[in-house]
Amino acid sequence: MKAAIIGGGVIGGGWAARFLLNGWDVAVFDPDPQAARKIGEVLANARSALPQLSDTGLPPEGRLVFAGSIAEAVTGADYVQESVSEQLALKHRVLAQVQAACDAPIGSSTSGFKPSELQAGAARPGRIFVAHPFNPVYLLPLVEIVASPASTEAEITQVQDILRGIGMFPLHVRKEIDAHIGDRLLEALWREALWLVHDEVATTEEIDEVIRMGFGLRWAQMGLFETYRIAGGEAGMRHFMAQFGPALAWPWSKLTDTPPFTAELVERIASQSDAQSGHHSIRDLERIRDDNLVAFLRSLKDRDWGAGRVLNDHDRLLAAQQEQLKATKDVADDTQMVVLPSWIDYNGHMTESRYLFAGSQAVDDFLARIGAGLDYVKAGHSYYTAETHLRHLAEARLGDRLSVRVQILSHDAKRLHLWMTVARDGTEVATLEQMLLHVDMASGKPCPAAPEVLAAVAERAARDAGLPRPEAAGRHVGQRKQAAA
Ligand SMILES: NC(=O)C1=CN([C@@H]2O[C@H](COP(=O)(O)OP(=O)(O)OC[C@H]3O[C@@H](n4cnc5c(N)ncnc54)[C@H](O)[C@@H]3O)[C@@H](O)[C@H]2O)C=CC1
Ligand SMILES: C[N+](C)(C)CC(=O)CC(=O)[O-]
Repeated sequence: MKAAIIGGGVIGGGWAARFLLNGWDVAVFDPDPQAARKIGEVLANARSALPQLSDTGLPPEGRLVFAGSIAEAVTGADYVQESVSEQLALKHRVLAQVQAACDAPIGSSTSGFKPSELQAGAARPGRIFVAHPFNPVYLLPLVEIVASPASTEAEITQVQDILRGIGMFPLHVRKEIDAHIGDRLLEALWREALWLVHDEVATTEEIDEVIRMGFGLRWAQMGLFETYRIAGGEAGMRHFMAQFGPALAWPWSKLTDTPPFTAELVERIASQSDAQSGHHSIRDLERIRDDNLVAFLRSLKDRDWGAGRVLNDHDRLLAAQQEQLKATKDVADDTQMVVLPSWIDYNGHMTESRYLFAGSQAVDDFLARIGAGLDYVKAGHSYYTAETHLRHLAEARLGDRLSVRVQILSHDAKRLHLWMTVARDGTEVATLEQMLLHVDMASGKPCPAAPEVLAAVAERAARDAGLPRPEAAGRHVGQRKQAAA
């Protein structure tokens, strides 16, 4: 699948990373000569954060290309995401160029414009939607989908399915409205915060402490209304409304006015923000933000709640796709796996038992292919592991894609002597040498394998006979390397 990203700034970069890490090929068009560098930095952040949320492993990363024109970027695209600067005339020009070159659905990241405003003068208005994400796009699941009456239900569903497929939560905003839902709420809060600084009630830091030490923590897991339902005590929302509703008429807030945006107010806010956070670079702040978000999201995932449930649903989708892919594999294919978050130890790399696990997964695949899989075991016979020698040659890290190749070193009716190579991008990470015994499970004693299994082993061994014998086969722990002759 191919996504075209038009506009590769803060938001376009986040979209590119989300699509790429979910296995889509991505073409970006942005005339900014710095676009490739900026996207590279967003992608580096995403590569270290997003894999920490998946317990099935993300698909292999897609291919990123930078196109020389909008037409080149969108040709052959299954989905287009427009993320150019927030100017309506610019968005119209860009959307017209996109529709001149392709018929794919187009999501616009616009924070404020309504879909019917974006569609004015368009060749196929119904193919243009608002798909408004939240920063960082590669971690936050919400995307607000706003359509005009020009779009059909089927077209809206198509866009939702595409975005759900890359792990997002596509909320259909049923009525067109300036700034959709999220930005209306955020802007109300922001406006009030500007007043508090303007009136010298609080600094930027004090306002942020109020949010992050208090209600911000509640919002991430229950939102506004569910939280207030609890605040109404046993009588719930009705009591809460009766008690606090009248306060809305008191002059608590100034939500509809904006403080005069004078140079003095801008300077006050900017210098308070420098004092609060200027000792961190923007990239450092991004990494701190991402690490915190990953930790929140992981605990919500363990509780299968809110955004955590979206992550679990995405895992289930990926697992089903992996099963489908497995069914199409050839018997001789290597076993593939991704290093998952729970495999990482306190040293920051794959824990030692997982190297054995990688080998055992590959042996299970191998046994299934020679006719000694689970049905064979159910019928009373199996291969038991008698001995393993595991060598650690390099460190595997979170998100690494490992492939494990099995080679038969020798065999007879009761024994299989195997060699396994665990590799990442062609580099050996570990090897395992293993002796397996064929066992009658009722008696627990070794016995010859079934003739059809032995025939499959012989066939596979004949093919492996063409491979060089691994130089380290037969080594034991602590053995010195042979001096070169
Ligand atoms: N920054 C934010 O927090 C969020 C922004 N948005 C929306 O996303 C859109 C983009 O915003 P940002 O990424 O923040 O802005 P940005 O300024 O970081 O990026 C805009 C990019 O558009 C590029 N551009 C300008 N003209 C272009 C053209 N003709 N073709 C292709 N690219 C072009 C610019 O070179 C720039 O790289 C806006 O509509 C904004 O409202 C949505 C959610 C959050
Ligand atoms: C400031 N903003 C209006 C561009 C913010 C958004 O649109 C959403 C977000 O990520 O906060």
